[in-house]
Amino acid sequence: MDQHNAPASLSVREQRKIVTRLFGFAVKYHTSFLWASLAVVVQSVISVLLPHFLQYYMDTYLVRSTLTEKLIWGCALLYFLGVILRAGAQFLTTFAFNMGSEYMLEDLRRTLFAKLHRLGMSYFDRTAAGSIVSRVNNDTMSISDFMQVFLSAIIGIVSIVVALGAMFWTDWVVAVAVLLFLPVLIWAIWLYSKYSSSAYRYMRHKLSEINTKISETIQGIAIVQNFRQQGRIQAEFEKTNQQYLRSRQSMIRINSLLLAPIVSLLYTLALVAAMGLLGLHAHQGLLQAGMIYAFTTYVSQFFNPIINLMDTLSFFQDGVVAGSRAFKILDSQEYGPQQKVTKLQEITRGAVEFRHVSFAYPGGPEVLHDVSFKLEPGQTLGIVGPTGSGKSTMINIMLRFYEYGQGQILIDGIDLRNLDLVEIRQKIGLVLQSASLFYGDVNFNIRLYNNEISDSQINAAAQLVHADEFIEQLPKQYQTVLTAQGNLSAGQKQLIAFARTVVFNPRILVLDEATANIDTQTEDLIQTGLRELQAGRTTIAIAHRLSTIKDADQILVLQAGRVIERGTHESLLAQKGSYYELYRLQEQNQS
Ligand SMILES: Nc1ncnc2c1ncn2[C@@H]1O[C@H](COP(=O)(O)OP(=O)(O)OP(=O)(O)O)[C@@H](O)[C@H]1O
Repeated sequence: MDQHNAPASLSVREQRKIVTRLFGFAVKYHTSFLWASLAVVVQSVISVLLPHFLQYYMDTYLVRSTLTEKLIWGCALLYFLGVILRAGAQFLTTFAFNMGSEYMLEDLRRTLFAKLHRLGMSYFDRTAAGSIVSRVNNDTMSISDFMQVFLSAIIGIVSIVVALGAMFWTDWVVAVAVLLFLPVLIWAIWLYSKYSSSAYRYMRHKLSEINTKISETIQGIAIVQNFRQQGRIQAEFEKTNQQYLRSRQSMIRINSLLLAPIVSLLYTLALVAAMGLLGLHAHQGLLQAGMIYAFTTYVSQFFNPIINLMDTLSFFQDGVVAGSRAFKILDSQEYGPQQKVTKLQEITRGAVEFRHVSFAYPGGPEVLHDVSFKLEPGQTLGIVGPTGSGKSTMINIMLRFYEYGQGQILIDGIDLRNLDLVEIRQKIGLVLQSASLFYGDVNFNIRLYNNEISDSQINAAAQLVHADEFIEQLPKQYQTVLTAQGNLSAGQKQLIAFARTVVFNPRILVLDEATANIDTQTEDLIQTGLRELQAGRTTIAIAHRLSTIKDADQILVLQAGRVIERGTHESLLAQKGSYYELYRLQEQNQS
């Protein structure tokens, strides 16, 4: 699984590529970012004008004692207006920028989620669910902080340029002296990005492992408790948690050492140099007090944005790493099987044929060998065989979860690969052994996201499979909220899954040990419903309990991916082969 691979550090080129791609998402919301940038310029210009204004006030009026009361109030009002205008610009900067980045993140999360739906089953076989959650959720959150770096960068660049201009305008010799500290700053930034990239990558990787552990434990909580594994899982979790803690501690060390302290030190040195030089000029009678005040303010306006930028630089590295993880999903090429649809064709009758089909899971050995059968519309096929013989695999390829290698599968005489995937998924109804429920009420769980299905259709479907009896007993009947883990019994969940399939009215029904979780009494109940459901529909049923497929028109016995026997229940019993043995064994166990 990819979350166990050791994370490699990102090269500068890779980092640049990721930032460019993230910009690609941001460009769509350029209006917000343009407003924010404009406001930054206004804010920076006012920040330089205010000390200049004070300088003028001090050197022109204050020193020469030419102030009148009217002038004092006038200047104070003007200064106040400048401050208010700057506050307005600051608000617009933060507001517009953050709005833009939230839109961008929403877009990114949507794109990632949509991509997940396009990926094939093999991707999910390989990737832990927790790791995917981590990428779609935590990583995109980090990209939000990452956008703050750009806000600081925009503010920083504009403020630095404006402050530099003001410094040169005031005293170019001292300005050059301040500028000499810039290469040292750039070196510190370079050093920081070098060390922090791999540290952040490791940290993200550990966070992903924590998510995976949490989600796996919750999904398998019954097994964990039944096997009394809480202690071991806790210890394993603790180990990863400690690694995560250490990775964060090392990040804190890098950040504390290389970020603010270096820049603050340089700022102080530059200020000392500027004051020294300005003092020298003042000594020679070249300077006035107001000018010294203005210049030192410009020096702080030059360094403060750099300090802020350095503070947010840690988010930059974190965001780049998070971006690289999120883009891994977008770049994954593990798509599901591709269809070749030249013209839209419908599945109307429900005839199914497998012609010499062989199949291997990606990178694995062949698990189906030369499987053939033909099923007329409305007929039922039963598939039996020992565990691992390939029964579910036959369904997996028929529903196009995986691409098959050799042979042909035909539905209504049309090659499966030439049918539209939507048509396949709409006309083939699948019920698995354990039903998946989603957080939502009973109605939602039956209609899923199809709002065209009316409540009365839901009621009718539930009645058909006898699910209505227990639904009526629920606290809020069809409005009772169900959870994925289930506040229903396994059999009740299965009845909901049956109703869900009925309501979608498929031509072909696929039941993968669908009645395995249902007790014999309930099974009798739903068998009646199922018989009605099957009427006129083709059914493929995998069953361990042979009694459930006794009436099938055709039964295939699979062993290690091969059909070893085929026929009706009676003819198979008469053959006295594997099926006969299996049947006898089950009969004995029941008596
Ligand atoms: N997603 C997968 N990736 C790789 N190999 C798989 C995958 N699913 C199943 N297999 C392998 O394919 C073979 C057939 O498995 P399949 O699930 O079809 O058996 P089955 O007859 O349905 O078993 P059971 O009765 O236990 O459900 C097994 O050897 C199994 O290990």
